[in-house]
Formats: sequence, C-alpha cells, structure tokens
Amino acid sequence: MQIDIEPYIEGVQAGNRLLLARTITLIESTLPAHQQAARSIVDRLLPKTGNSVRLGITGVPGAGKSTFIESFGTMLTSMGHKVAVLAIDPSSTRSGGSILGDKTRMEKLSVDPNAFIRPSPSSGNLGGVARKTREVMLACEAAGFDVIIIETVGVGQSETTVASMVDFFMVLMIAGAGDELQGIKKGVLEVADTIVINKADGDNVLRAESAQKEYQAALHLLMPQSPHWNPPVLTCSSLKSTGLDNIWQTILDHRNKLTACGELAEKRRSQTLDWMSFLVNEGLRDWFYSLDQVKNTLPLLRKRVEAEQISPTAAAAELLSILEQEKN
Ligand SMILES: Nc1nc2c(ncn2[C@@H]2O[C@H](COP(=O)(O)OP(=O)(O)OP(=O)(O)O)[C@@H](O)[C@H]2O)c(=O)[nH]1
Repeated sequence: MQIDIEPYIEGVQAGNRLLLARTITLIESTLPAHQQAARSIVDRLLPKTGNSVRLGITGVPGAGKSTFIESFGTMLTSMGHKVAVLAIDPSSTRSGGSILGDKTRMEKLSVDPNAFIRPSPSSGNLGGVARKTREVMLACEAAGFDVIIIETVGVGQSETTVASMVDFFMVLMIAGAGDELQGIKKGVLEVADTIVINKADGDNVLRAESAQKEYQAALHLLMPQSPHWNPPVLTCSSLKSTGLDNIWQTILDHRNKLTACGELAEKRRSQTLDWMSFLVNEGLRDWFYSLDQVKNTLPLLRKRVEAEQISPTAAAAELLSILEQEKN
C-alpha cells in the first residue's frame, strides 16, 4: 500500500510532535515501503534542515550524562530554544536496548513542551542505528528544533560515529576516578571540541579543578583538529546547574569562530559526503552478503580458514571472485 507522505511533510514542518514521531517511526522501520516513504519525506524536508546547533555528548557510565542533558537541556529551553535529544547506543541492554528508554532519567526535560526525547532504535548494528539517527536529526531540524543533542555511551565505536555527524563534540568526565583517562580512548579525545569535568560541587570542587588542569595538559599534547579552535577543559555541576551557561557560551564561541572562517560549512559538507559513501559501502556489503552464492560459500570457507586448510587471503579472494561472476 502506497503511503501518502504529504501529511507527514506538512505535519513535521508545522512542528507537530505526533507527526514528527510518526515520521521517525517510518525512518526506523525495516519495512521496504516504510523506508521508501521515509526517504521521500527526508528528501522533501531537506531544504528545512541544517538550522540547528548539532551537539554530540559522550562519557563513561557514571559521568552523569543524563543529569547533564536534563539540566543543560532545561537551561536551553528556558532560554527559548527547542531541544531534541537523540541517542546512539546499539549495544545497550538497558531498558530493552535504549539508553533513553527510561524517561525518568530526564524527568523535567521529558515533559518540557520545548524538548523532544527520542531513544535509539532497540536493535541493529552501529551503522544502521547511526544512519537512522542522522535522518531523525534532519526531521527534528525540519520540525523547528534548533539544538539537537546526540548522546552516546563512551564505549566502542559509537563516539566517533557521533562526532562525525555533529558540529560540536563534548566528552563528559569526572574527577577523582584515577589519573588514567577513565577508559576514554585517545581517539575520542582527539575528536573532542571540549572536555567537561562534571560533578564539580561540594567536596569535589578542588578535585575537579585539578582534573581540569590534568586534562588540559593531556589535550595540549594532541594536535588540534582545527587551527581555529583549541579545545578547552571546563567544569560544571549538572546537579547544581553551575557552569552550564559557560559551556553554552563555549559552544557559541566555537560556532562563531568556525562560521567566520568557513570551517563549519566545510565540516558539514564533508560530513554529508562521508555519509553518502558510508551508505554506498553499507549497501554494497548488504547486497554482497545477500547473494546466494556468497551465502553458500562463506560457511565452508570459514571452516577451511579455521582449519588452516586455506589462507585468509586466498579465501577472501575466492569469495570476492563471486563479484566477477556477478558482473558477467
Ligand atoms: N554530585 C553530583 N552528582 C552528579 C552530578 N551529575 C550526576 N551525578 C550523579 O551521578 C550518578 C550518575 O548520573 P547519570 O546522569 O545517571 O549518569 P550516567 O551514568 O553517565 O548516565 P547514563 O549512562 O546516561 O545513564 C547519579 O547518581 C547522579 O545523581 C553532579 O553534577 N554532581
């Protein structure tokens, strides 16, 4: 059955939350008819997208991401912004696989009329979830949300995926968890536009300040991503809502600087091109593995590689030679 996409497009553009939610359901659906409708909707919405501040936030469990987003998001809506919070977390088993599934994590924000919280799809690989999150971000922009926060747990590959779809990427840390960088990989610090030491309150203020110095020194050792931006290390308390305005000012400062030199526009351009390549690669891979001959040959080849009867190189070449046959 053909889906009439006009009501979705009109509804999203009018900022209708119900139709935005339904559009997102289409985007996340695995049914081909839904996917096709979602593609057409997102295409038509494109001229209305791009007008938001796109923020990525990561941090190890316990860093206080939910508390931070709740306080920070509430501050932004009270300033008149419309805030959408999305998540990338294909691996989580919490709340049936969704890090935002438990709405009580953001009590105030989840009932705020100027906020929209959307959990990540409960299953799928990182690529699939990330692709959907990107499209959901565009739909939210078209619906008038001017700050989009994409949250991810600071483990695995998801941080770099988030960094590749936002304007500003923030790593949330806490002081006093040892000198080591709390399991956050160097690659993540390399893509950070700021590090925020959370829980700088009560007895913890001095420790937070010394962690700030420590991380600032660590960042100095890394090559900045942009000649126009030296990632600062900031402190805040999400619980007491202190330091949050300074973080927002830093984000705006970054935005102004990168806009003035054209770097922001360039960053977004290359992100869309990367996205296209990513989709092509993903499509190729899916197509390849769906070929009958690949399905038949692969298990046997894997066994032979395991038993050291054939080298991995020869096995890969044999598998890829199926492409040659497909061509003819
Ligand atoms: N003292 C203090 N505690 C905080 C602050 N922010 C968060 N916490 C506490 O830290 C704990 C973890 O906070 P969550 O917001 O659940 O953090 P998280 O584990 O990173 O969040 P998720 O992984 O997203 O669930 C909770 O007990 C919070 O109350 C803060 O600024 N100060």
